[in-house]
Amino acid sequence: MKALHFGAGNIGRGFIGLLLSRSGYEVTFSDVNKTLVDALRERGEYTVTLADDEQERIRVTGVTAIDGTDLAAVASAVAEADLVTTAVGVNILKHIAPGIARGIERRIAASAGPLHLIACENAIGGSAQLKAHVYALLDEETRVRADAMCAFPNAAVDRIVPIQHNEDPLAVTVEPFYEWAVDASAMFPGFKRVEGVHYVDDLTPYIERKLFTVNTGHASAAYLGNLKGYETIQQAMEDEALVGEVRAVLDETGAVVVRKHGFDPEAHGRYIETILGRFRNPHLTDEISRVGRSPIRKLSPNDRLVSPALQALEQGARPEALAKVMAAALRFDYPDDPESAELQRSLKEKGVPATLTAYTSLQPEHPLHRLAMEQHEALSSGLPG
Ligand SMILES: NC(=O)c1ccc[n+]([C@@H]2O[C@H](COP(=O)([O-])OP(=O)(O)OC[C@H]3O[C@@H](n4cnc5c(N)ncnc54)[C@H](O)[C@@H]3O)[C@@H](O)[C@H]2O)c1
Ligand SMILES: O=P(O)(O)OC[C@@H](O)[C@@H](O)[C@H](O)[C@H](O)CO
Repeated sequence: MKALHFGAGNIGRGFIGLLLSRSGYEVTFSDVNKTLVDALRERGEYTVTLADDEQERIRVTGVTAIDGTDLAAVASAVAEADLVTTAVGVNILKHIAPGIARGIERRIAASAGPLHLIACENAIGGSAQLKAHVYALLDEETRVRADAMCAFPNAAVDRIVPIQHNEDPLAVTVEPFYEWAVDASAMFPGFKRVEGVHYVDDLTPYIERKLFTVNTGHASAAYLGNLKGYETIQQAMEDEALVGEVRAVLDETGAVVVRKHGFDPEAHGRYIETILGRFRNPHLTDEISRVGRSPIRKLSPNDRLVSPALQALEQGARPEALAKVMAAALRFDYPDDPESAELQRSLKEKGVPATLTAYTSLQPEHPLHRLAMEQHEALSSGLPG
């Protein structure tokens, strides 16, 4: 069985590639980073190290790579694959769509077998977004035929993999914890299971619990930690006052997911504590610049801050802790991060209220816009939020 995985980066090598290879797939990575592609082709293997006391090293073998800028090579890999996965970043999905579309056309011409395409990105409906980008490049007849051959099940992936600073460009250190949930209701019958994947009939509770706990908590530690001048999540998590603020955020999102999806409140409380423990992992150094990256994406209406805050408001709560993190996100000033640079430019040119509206889609009279503005003013005046 052949798997084509887009993105030989941290989560691609440290999680998805590892699990696919362990399940017996021959894994081909597609990436635009020449160093990674050349090293994977040359060596055909790499090492994953687990970040705990034992530091177990796992060899991932039987892998190769193709140049993601070579459209013909990508199309031909898609045409031959049994499974396609991605971990490129949700905003990059549109850039990999042309190769996938050409590959699907070739599969249709060759009457190939069924294909699952699973986007492993931090987003609600990541695979559905990939499908929309791909289908926009197909004609109507091909779309109808693709419906019978291609499925795009949504997924939730969880494993913390920081930016790597190893001499070996392929070596990757990951936390031991992992969770990969896939929407089985969108898959063709008789699909080959990937060992370690949790197949579920309704993905929404899983993706919302993950995104609104792990990623909301992570973003909170990053944006609040950035305000206090910390450089890593581990440093921020040593600050008990800051941890208290992160907990307050997770109490707000916890109330939303417990009420909406019926999770047991005590079990959810334990889930939160496990996650805070994962953020503290002393065997990892996870930079705030990575965890806070792409603040415009993180402030967008369907992402980890605004979506749970809107749902909290609908449930009658006042999500002040989330609003403070939204305000703190506006202070994430990392010129090397294109979204941070754009956000800072907008703040200078349009001011805070209009910038908040532009990136959150919240009108100034919206209660969440008001809450975030109150928190922003409190931050600016140095008062506690
Ligand atoms: N790192 C984590 O802890 C983690 C955990 C869960 C989910 N995720 C999600 O996984 C995705 C990837 O994150 P990451 O941390 O591995 O990032 P990363 O930057 O380490 O990896 C992304 C890879 O995609 C490659 N890429 C960019 N454009 C491409 C293209 N057109 N074709 C093929 N490859 C391309 C990049 O060169 C890079 O190697 C993101 O959506 C992220 O939210 C990350
Ligand atoms: O990848 P992002 O930018 O959506 O979010 C940054 C981190 O919160 C994220 O990568 C986590 O480490 C990961 O989602 C853990 O499963």
